[in-house]
Amino acid sequence: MQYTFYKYQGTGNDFVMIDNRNNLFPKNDTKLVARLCDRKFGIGADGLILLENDKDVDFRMVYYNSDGNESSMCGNGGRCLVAFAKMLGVIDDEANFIATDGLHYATVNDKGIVSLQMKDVNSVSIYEHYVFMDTGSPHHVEIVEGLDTFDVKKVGSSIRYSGLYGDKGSNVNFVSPVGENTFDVRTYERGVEDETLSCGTGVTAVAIAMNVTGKTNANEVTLNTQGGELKVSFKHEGDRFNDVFLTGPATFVFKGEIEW
Ligand SMILES: N[C@@H](CCC[C@H](N)C(=O)O)C(=O)O
Repeated sequence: MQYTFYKYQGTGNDFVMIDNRNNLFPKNDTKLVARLCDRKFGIGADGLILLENDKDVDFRMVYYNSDGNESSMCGNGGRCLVAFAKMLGVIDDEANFIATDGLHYATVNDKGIVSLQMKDVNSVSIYEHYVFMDTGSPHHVEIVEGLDTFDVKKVGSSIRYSGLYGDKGSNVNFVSPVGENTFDVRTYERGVEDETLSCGTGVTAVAIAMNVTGKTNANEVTLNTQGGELKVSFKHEGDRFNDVFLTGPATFVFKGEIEW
């Protein structure tokens, strides 16, 4: 079978995009997805995303991690999918789409900046040394010293596989405050099982965690990831956050055909 694929990246979090409006993609073939995402034997990506038809909204998002398993929401992937939908002519400059965590609204401007509404966050668990919440995907957020040289893979993986999060595990974000409303972030991603250059649901969790713990009073927060800058804005009452928007670039990289 020959697949036409498109490669996109959002602040260095990279994805294989497939237009599956014809429903031809074998959605349960975990090995195929993992192989397409493999950086040596395949195209290479942190995840694979299918764009599918939906009768009620502009399109449906189906997200797989690079290990080949379908997973929960991907913020950067959602932003890239909106840019992909625009390129395909499925949408113009705004989108309503459905993903595993529910409905999303997004806008895209002519510079390729995509602003994606994330799900409301109605529950934040605050512990002495970390914060946990679900922003569409589960996220552990922890402030650390020496973020530049921090061993994100080693410590992230030990937290992800620790008893804290059971079999499902969690993504793990390490944070360093650099200004009143600005934070550096590095993320260990579940399903990639490594550090990625950026994680959209992760920086969303970081922005909310920094606000709820009083590290910032701002409701628009700048997050510097290894792959570039993202902004997260929100409204909140206590620890309930709504109108949460994740904003940043989503960029086409290349297109190709792969035989499998
Ligand atoms: N890179 C993503 C997060 C993808 C999901 C995550 N790996 C998981 O399985 O929880 C993002 O930008 O949000």
